Amino acid sequence: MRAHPAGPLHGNLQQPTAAGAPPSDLGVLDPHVWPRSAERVGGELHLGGRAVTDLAREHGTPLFVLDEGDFRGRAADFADAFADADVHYASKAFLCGQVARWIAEDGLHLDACSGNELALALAAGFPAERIALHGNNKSLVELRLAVDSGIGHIVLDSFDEIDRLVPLAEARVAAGGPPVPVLIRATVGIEAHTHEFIATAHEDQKFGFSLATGDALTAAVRVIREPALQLTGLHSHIGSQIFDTAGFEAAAHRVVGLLGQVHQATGELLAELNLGGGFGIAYLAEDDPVTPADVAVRLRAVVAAECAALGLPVPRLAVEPGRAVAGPGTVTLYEIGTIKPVRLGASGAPGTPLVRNYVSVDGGMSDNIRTALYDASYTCVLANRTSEAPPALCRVVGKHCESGDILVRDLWLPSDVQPGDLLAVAATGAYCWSMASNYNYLLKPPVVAVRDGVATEIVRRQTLSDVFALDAVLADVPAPSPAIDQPAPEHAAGARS
Ligand SMILES: Cc1ncc(COP(=O)(O)O)c(C=O)c1O
Ligand SMILES: N[C@@H](CCCC[NH3+])C(=O)O
Repeated sequence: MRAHPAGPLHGNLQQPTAAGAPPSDLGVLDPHVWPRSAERVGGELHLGGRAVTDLAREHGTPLFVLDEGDFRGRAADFADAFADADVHYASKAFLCGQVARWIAEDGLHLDACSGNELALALAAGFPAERIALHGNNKSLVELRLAVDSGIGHIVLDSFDEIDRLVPLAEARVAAGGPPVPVLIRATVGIEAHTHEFIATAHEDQKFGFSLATGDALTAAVRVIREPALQLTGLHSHIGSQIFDTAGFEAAAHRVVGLLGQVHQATGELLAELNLGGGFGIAYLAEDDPVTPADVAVRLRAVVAAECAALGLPVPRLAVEPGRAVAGPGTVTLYEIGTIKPVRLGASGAPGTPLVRNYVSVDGGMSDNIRTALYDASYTCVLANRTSEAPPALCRVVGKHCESGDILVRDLWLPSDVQPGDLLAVAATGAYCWSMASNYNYLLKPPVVAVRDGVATEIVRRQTLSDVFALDAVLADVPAPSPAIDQPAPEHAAGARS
């Protein structure tokens, strides 16, 4: 292997650092964090029976590699744990035609939170009656698509939305159709232990009807009195990436209380209780998420106890996992382009390394905004080989024109990492591709599903021609260079010396 001009990266072993002590083996794949099929074969990372260098050579980098067995296995774990309930896959985490088909084949329901997610699922042949539509600002067009296609539920989020929906529902009923089934989303006033931007059940945010102010009850009573709407149940979602079950249990307690209030006010016994998603996953080895089986047991117990206390029949439960299905089974492969040891000096705050080794890869915040947006933590490994070189504390950054363009803030990599090496970032299946952008006109990476040694591109790489096609001036101008439009072979993995 050719030496890097900067020499082996600075080890930073002189000073304690934010990343703690380096692990004894930098190549190890913690099964907690990596996809179920991940293994090292001859030192190289294999996913779904495929070597990452082959995947990178065939599809380019950055590349999302989705372990189909992991994705579908986690969906099945929820379906088994909630066998007496409905499991809705929250498609905002990651949706494409193939995923919609897997979810349909595997018997789950699907949540859409925009008209376009709904349209995509319908276009992929997802059964309309198993789809629920969310959203705090559904337009008339989105509501019309939901009503006309006969989806399972619309989850009502505001009084304005009820006003918008009623005429559409009345038109359907007048034409001989059934009333439109709806749920009321209640804001239950729980402070979920997660990042502020992904907590959704405290009072001061935009989702749902407040339980505390009485709006949730008012909305329920109003909907029950609308003959063209059928209120089938209540909904609550407290946030995302939540590890302890206490928040879900508290939410269940409160929303069952609302079921009781609705019964008292109207005599109606609502049949469904959707407790939302938000189940956390392990991004790092020390993360300890709850299992679907655990959540199921606890939620069932709380709901049964609360219903018994209020003398209500136990409603049918539903949950909406997104991240916990899609997140852990996907990794992002990047190629290292430049490595820059930046001397910080010894005067920094405790925990600041003497040298920050910036390892730049060929993607960044356009394919994973989560570190910049939520200060999320990720881990990654040198994927094309293992190395016995001593550890160096590194910061893995993207290629965008932003100093906040960080993928992995602090982690140990072998000090002989080189331009041309592949890095694999774990647990990028949820809210990475789906939140991708074209910032700096970087192109959205492809998604390749791997299983039993077979790789299938389920979403192709966006091309510069795709982007030019949107531009009034450039629509008919050929993209200038195949080397930019498509990853050039000399940049593809495998061309390393
Ligand atoms: C209503 C609703 N359901 C389900 C989810 C899925 O959340 P997660 O991916 O954390 O399971 C979300 C996102 O937070 C949501 O807003
Ligand atoms: N986008 C968030 C989760 C939001 C879930 C939708 N309410 C994340 O990446 O963690």
